[in-house]
Amino acid sequence: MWSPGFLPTTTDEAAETLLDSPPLAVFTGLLGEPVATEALARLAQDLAWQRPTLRLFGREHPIPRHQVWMGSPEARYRYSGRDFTPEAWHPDVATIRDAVVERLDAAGITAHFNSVLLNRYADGEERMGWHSDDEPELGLDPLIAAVSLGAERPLRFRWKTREAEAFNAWLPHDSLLLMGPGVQRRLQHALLPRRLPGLRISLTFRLVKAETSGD
Ligand SMILES: O=C(O)CCC(=O)C(=O)O
Ligand SMILES: [Fe+2]
Repeated sequence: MWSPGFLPTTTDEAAETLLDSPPLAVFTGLLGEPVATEALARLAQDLAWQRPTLRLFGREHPIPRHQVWMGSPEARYRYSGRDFTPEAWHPDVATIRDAVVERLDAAGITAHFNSVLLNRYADGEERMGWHSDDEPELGLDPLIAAVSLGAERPLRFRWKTREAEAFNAWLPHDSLLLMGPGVQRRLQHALLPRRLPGLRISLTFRLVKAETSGD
């Protein structure tokens, strides 16, 4: 399905490769307009956005953004020691998921997703700290596709071994960031606070393996 050193095919003119190995690439113009802007407005309005708290040194802290888990019923997920059942697919999210699968397919990449974490950042102060998407439910070396709508912000990457410099992946409105096999094992990413205005919603599509999702 994926060969080492794979690049999205050069026939996709709106793809930019950030890393060959592990594969990291940005595709632009995923949905087109007005679909992308309408989806941003509807998702911001319609979804049951939550601000769960994380326990840190014995104190509860609300996360610095809002989020929603969505997906198929079998895609149960553990996150920060808690068990989540995903919300049912919103029609816009299903449309975006299908557009991602189609775009990747056109680049020669077969992908399947049964869940998505949506994050809503009201402005540049809202953020996500350093992490890898390496939960056991995702299996070894998952393929994760992150769609960005709204304000453009950089997703910062750093190597776990510090073998090379940290770098930014700038994610414009209506773009798709492909994090291929090895990205979660070898790098971390963070959406750092920036003095940038504007609402941004990201959708990170994942495949949760049912057989390992229980306790
Ligand atoms: O908002 C982003 O682009 C990052 C989201 C992310 O890292 C995640 O959902 O795991
Ligand atoms: Fe992530």
